[in-house]
Amino acid sequence: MCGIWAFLGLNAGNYVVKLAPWLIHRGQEGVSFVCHVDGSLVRLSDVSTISSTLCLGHARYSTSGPYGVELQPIVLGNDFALVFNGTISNYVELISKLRDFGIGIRTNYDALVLAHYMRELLSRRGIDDGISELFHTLRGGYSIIAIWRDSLIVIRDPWGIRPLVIGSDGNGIAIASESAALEALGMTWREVEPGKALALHGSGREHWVEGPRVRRAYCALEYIYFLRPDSHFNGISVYDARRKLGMVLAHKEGNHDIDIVTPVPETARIAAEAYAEGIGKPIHELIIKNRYVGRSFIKPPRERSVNMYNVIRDIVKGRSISLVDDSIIRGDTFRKVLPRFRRSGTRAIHVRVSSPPIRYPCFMGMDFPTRRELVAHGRSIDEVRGYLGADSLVYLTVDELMDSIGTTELCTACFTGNYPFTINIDESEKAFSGDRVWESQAL
Ligand SMILES: O=P(O)(O)OC[C@H]1O[C@H](OP(=O)(O)OP(=O)(O)O)[C@H](O)[C@@H]1O
Ligand SMILES: NC(=O)CC[C@H](N)C(=O)O
Ligand code: SF4
Ligand SMILES: [Mg+2]
Repeated sequence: MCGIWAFLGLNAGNYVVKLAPWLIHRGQEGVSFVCHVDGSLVRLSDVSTISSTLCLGHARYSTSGPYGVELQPIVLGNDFALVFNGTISNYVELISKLRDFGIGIRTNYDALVLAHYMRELLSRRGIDDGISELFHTLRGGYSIIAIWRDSLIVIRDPWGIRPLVIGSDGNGIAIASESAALEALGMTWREVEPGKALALHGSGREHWVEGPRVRRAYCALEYIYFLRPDSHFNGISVYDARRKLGMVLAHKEGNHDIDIVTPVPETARIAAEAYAEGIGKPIHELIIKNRYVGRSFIKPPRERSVNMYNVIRDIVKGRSISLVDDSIIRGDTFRKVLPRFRRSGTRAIHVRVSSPPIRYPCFMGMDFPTRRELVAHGRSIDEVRGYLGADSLVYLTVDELMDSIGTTELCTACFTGNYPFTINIDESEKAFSGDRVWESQAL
């Protein structure tokens, strides 16, 4: 999941630099910017002192194409730049559409295909019809901020899979993936509605374009893990949602032999606190995560194996501990954490998860595009417990997830295999799990 943001107004470079730290939890591969300067688009890693009234920022967590920061923002010629959060599930189909437009492109990078496709539609059909066609032909989770000639275009997918907010501090207009970023800079904000696109023109005129009306499918994993807890998504506080997830976990607790609850840092803390309150047990930080290494799940594969956890051995020894995490995806975290508890002489290890088992891949903005990498795929809950080496394991159900978040308008595809739109899992696995270092090459 990437972080995207933009500022339209005086000192735009300074604004986008200030917004960056509030969005880098969404992408750790690096941050990059593009600014409109004297009629040209300039791509830079530091724009704080640049004189510009329109800049875009991007923090990348790649789901497609080569890993690394240098691949967004995408700039095409002097008239088009794009930052994008999500995954274009049908990018292979768009490559054929581009071929019909006379553009040959050979890549496995969805954002590059999207950029060429969007620019082509805008230049051939104009802004309104171009965006409308984009809405009708893209499948996936996507929030997009693009510069097209002297206009800024902001788009949120019709399912509402990915978040996007727009706001202001009176000096200009800011757009960002998350509300917390705009609040941090003292701005007021509102969400861009799903299936809506805003075009802000150089003349100061603005207008909206509407996409198709489809069933809303807000990404459940955004609430569970991805968003900052001080953000709101579709009118729901992420903090509240995580507390409720923890409370429901507490209601399900049937084990009375628990001495201490400990969160698996960082994201699980809020759910773990609510769970500990609910079962009336003390909560202690017994897993110490190296705070300088960032999030582990979103790291590129070669960086994932590094251990970043230690435990407070003297306290866990001889005790029965309930470890609360927000999710188990590839199982990397528990594979690192659990043996440390065992070696320290923990009497019993109970794993509690504030979400359901993740059994299906995501092709809409998270980087787990294959069934084989998911620890719960093809395994019962008891088999996952045995595989991880826990004494007990409790997850939430999908109904409990929806009750806790307070809406049924969720994408739950990674739990259920029911995607918001028709998707061929075998084909999609091939499209997204190919060689991720294949060089992009526009012909
Ligand atoms: O089963 P896994 O494949 O390990 O994935 C799930 C884990 O990854 C995430 O933590 P992460 O370290 O990315 O971020 P956090 O510090 O915000 O919890 C998530 O919060 C789980 O702890
Ligand atoms: N996580 C994301 O939003 C990724 C955006 C885009 N698919 C990329 O790989 O750069
Ligand atoms: S499949 Fe899972 S991670 Fe992907 S969009 Fe749906 S809920 Fe989010
Ligand atoms: Mg975590």
